[in-house]
Amino acid sequence: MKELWTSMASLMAVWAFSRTFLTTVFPPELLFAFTKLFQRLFNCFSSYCYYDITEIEGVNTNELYTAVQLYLSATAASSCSATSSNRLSLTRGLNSSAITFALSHSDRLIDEFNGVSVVWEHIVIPRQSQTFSWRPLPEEKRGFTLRINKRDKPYILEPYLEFINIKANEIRRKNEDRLLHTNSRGSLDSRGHPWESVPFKHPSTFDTLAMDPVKKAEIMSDLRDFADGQAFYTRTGRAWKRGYLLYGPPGTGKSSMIAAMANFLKYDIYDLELTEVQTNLELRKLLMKTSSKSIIVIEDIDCSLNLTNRKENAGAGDRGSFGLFDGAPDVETGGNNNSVTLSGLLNFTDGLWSCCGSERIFVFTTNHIEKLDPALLRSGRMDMHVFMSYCNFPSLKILLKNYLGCTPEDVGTEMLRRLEEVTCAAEMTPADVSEVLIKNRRDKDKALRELVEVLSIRAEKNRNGLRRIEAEEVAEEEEKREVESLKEGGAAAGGGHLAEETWKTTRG
Ligand SMILES: Nc1ncnc2c1ncn2[C@@H]1O[C@H](COP(=O)(O)OP(=O)(O)OP(=O)(O)O)[C@@H](O)[C@H]1O
Ligand SMILES: [Mg+2]
Repeated sequence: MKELWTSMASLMAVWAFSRTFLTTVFPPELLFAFTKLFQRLFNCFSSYCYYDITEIEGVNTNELYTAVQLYLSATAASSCSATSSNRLSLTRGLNSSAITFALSHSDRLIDEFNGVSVVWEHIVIPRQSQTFSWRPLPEEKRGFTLRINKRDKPYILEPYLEFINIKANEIRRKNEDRLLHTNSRGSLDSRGHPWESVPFKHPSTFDTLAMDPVKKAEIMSDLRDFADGQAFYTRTGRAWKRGYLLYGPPGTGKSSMIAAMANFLKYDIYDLELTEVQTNLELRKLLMKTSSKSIIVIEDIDCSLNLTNRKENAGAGDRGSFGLFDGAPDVETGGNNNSVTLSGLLNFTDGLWSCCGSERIFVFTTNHIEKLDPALLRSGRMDMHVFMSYCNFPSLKILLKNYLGCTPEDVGTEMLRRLEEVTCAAEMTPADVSEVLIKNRRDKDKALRELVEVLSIRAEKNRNGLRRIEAEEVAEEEEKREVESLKEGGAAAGGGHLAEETWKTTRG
């Protein structure tokens, strides 16, 4: 034993000496070239292929890396013995409800696919300090290396990666961990991502959403078609994205509808705060960092964007028409780049950049559709315009069911008739109706009585308001008529005077 240790020590000493000798005698470039050559020689004789999957690819997060991470996490969890060490790191991310098993640095995992063994290795290396970078990058470079036997590669690589993607999507859906991302000015997280994320756990669903059932079914079927439409979008040469414009008075459920959409499709939400974005270029970077299967939301678009920018920036020619050259003056030609313009935004929703990423839904909301630039409303720009209206009778029945657990039978025919009479005329938002119901939810009868009362008062007020407006209009009309007739009388008198004058002149 003692001899063994002595020879080990001698070997280490020789190794240390040779290293020092080599680094002193040969310049580092030569050593690097030598190492590369050695690697190539090794690769020629090796019977394996190696594939690197890095976390960040160019400017984008590599979605394959995330997929592999999820897949290996599940594999590592199910068979700890497949890993090179008995130690796995367990994490539960801030935004996740699931425990993740992760390989630590240089850990290996043996996986099997279609009877073929492959080896995964997780590589983490410190990033060299950069002199300049247009965006801060994580301090460490992370990546997976996949080792496959050369003879297995032709028939295993593609199906294996496809299988990993499918599995990762399944795991994602199972965890149902969806995120709500938001941006704030100039803030980047430790990994250089411009979005801050929190778990998205909004309880709104299409079941709880009070709106016309026919319209609701139409929207749900549209969303379903979109999510299942990959083949359709590819076949028709369209970018796989869809735009919805939700408009209506405050409290009619626009934000609730967005949450319901996300819960229905199990998509993440990117809540884009446009007022925090300073330039079109920044906007482009933010949108490039959104993942697929997500809803990109811009609330109150009329307040977020200076819509006059477009007209000011449009300049000559057809730039204002948002064709192929949308946004071109802002970035490509180095034109006005100091603000976010509608043109810059639309370039992502339906311009050239719309194909960047896939399976994305854009939702814009506004309380004042009349304030929006007609270019935004033009057909084909936003695929669906959804008017979120005041509470009508079908919506009211949904709210009664949600808040009081009452079916129409429970409410009774007489009460239903009274509610139906006043609901539309009251022009109350679902938010206002909900307030009355929440307050009295413990006493259904009281809730219904108060609801009828409130609705009736509002309906009466509206009718009075309407009567007053009508009366004002009638008075205005009468006043106009009087002025007209006075003018006519004056003109007739003036005309007579003129005729008299003319006659006098002629005679004179
Ligand atoms: N159609 C609806 N169905 C169910 N609940 C609704 C509906 N509309 C409003 N509510 C209730 O009212 C509250 C406010 O609704 P929400 O924030 O979705 O309105 P909004 O249209 O987005 O308003 P704003 O224009 O002010 O943003 C929600 O918490 C929700 O409970
Ligand atoms: Mg809202």
